[in-house]
Amino acid sequence: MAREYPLNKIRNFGIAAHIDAGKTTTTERILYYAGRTHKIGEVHEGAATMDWMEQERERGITITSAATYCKWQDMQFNIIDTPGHVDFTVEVERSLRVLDGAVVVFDSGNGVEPQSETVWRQADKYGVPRIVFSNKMDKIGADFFMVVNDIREKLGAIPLPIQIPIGAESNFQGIIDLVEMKAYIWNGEELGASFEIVDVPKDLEEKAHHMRSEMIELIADYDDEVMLAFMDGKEPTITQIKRAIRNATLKIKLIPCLCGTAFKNKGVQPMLDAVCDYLPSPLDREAFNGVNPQTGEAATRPVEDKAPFSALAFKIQADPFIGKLTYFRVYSGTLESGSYVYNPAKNNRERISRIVRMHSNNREEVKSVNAGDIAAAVGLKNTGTGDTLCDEEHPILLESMTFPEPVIDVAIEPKSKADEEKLGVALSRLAEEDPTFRVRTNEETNQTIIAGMGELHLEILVDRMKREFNVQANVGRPQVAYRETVKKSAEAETKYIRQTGGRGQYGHVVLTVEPQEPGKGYEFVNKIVGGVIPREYIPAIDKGIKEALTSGTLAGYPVVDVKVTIIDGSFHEVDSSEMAFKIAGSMAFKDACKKASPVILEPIMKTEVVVPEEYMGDVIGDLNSRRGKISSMESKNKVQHIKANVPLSEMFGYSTSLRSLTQGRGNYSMEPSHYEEVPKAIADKILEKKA
Ligand SMILES: Nc1nc2c(ncn2[C@@H]2O[C@H](COP(=O)(O)OP(=O)(O)OP(=O)(O)O)[C@@H](O)[C@H]2O)c(=O)[nH]1
Repeated sequence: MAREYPLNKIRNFGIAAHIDAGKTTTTERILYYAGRTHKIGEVHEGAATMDWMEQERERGITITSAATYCKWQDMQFNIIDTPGHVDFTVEVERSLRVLDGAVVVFDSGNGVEPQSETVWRQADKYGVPRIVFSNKMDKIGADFFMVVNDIREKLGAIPLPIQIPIGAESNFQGIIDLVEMKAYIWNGEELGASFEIVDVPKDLEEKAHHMRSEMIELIADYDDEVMLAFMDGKEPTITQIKRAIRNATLKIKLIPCLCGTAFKNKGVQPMLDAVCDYLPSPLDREAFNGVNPQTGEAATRPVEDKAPFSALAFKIQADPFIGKLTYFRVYSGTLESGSYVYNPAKNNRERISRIVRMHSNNREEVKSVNAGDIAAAVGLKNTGTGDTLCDEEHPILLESMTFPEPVIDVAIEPKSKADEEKLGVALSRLAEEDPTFRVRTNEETNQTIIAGMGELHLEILVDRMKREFNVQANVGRPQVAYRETVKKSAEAETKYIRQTGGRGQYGHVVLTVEPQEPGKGYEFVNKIVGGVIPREYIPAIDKGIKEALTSGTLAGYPVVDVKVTIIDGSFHEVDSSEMAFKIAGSMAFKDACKKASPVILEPIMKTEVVVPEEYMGDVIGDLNSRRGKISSMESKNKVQHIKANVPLSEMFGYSTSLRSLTQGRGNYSMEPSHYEEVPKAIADKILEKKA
């Protein structure tokens, strides 16, 4: 099907930021101004279009990222509104992987907050160009230039203010566009849909000219004509200025900064114009790299409809009406409903029965999608988050995405026999949707353990289990999700032989286990030569090891960051089977782990505590007693910002102690940072408890 918009008229972008900065409110305005909705749904009234889950509406927060699309000027926008709460970071990660650009929203009263830093680093990781919208200019204490400063100091990026505010707090009236040197004034009413464009107010002329010169100086490096004009002391044209800003933004050298208040309906339309002018179209992103799954050689695809089809599945969502929805981003080629796609990671083909475009949780069926589009497919059974979908004749494996390890465990127990069956279904569906939600069985206690990114994350999942799957279950207390790994290399050999009359069992595996860099996960290497174990048994060994990984040899916690190499073994013509090799693989792995200095790892939380100065000493003393390592301290307006890395196990109940230490005047936030080896004395205690 012919495409409705040429590729250079498409903008795939996300709206991301710290919790409560106003992402959802901003998205609601976008949809209203773009004529997509006829009524603004307010977050605090539980009516936001994009926050469609019941739990989102009740709590006024975004939990799942919602996709939508709309038209602005002559362009098509595909927008993803992402959650701000750290527990749902997976949604931000997968969205940034497939989006071309991002609007990062800050709270003008709070500046760059810890979670905004995290989002910023995620966008850096995937090379996503971005612009900043400094929201809540109507709030007491709102200061656009503080946000600009924070971007430079806390994020180490170079901010490029392309607007300045007219007034602030309750007197915020609009903005001056430094590119065109015009003032945009909103006079209230009509939900901000209309505004006046007038000359720059006299009292702000000098400031605007000064800021504009600074802007031109910064962007001159990114366009020859602007540079020439700048050197000759002449005015570059508006087209030249816009081109220079665009070049610098696409290279992520400068960050255009804009401001407004979504809630009071000011500043959103110019921000959308900036999305058109400065954020990338699918054509502007680097060629989408991957590898040829057959040869392992590097492969790329041009962003063209005529090229072979390639897409990345980035989100799975169980839909009560039409079954499983698989969201995907098309990088090259076209896809028609009813056709087949190839999944190289799983080596299978699947039929796309229908293709839909999503507007929040509503669907619009389409016959086909083209390069650059974001849509969802119905009918895929075996495709998981991060899998590539492509043309079988021209296979490619696109770069996937990485997800953090969950940090909190909770035991869950069905209330009745009927609940037990439903629980199994619910858990596997939810785990399929969310790669940071894991389920395992503790081998010793036979308990089902669910693991997630935080207490809120697990609370929402348990709530969904009750509402969507009708499962009644008892939920235990949250516990730290420890992990196990090994510190040195070791070898082990297992011969699994059973003779039970008739056909026996024979599997013989020799393998080594060695530590991997933190975060690298599990790697399986087959170094067997000369067919001592036939090829068809190798996947069974891998499977056996993967099962063994779920329960470590020290204390039964999942094993991470190990590389396993199969180096030798043997088989029996009659008695060998996949089952025998699976068991042998699992046993050899466990044996090798025991010899390879296994250790327990614990999650470390990046913590920021904000307290009035007089409580600083007590708060630091307390953090030290919790094994915290202070990484920085900064004083702002008599308020101390203390950053520290603290083990999660020491942070349970922290809000209560902070409250009593500071008479309720302290605040803190924390998010998972990394895993570290548990000190010996603590490891002994954990083992003692397990024994
Ligand atoms: N004063 C003021 N309040 C705002 C503005 N924009 C949003 N808010 C309010 O701030 C709160 C949070 O807004 P949301 O849009 O839900 O923020 P969010 O970033 O989507 O939040 P999460 O998705 O939960 O991370 C709501 O109560 C909004 O009404 C603004 O421009 N000014």
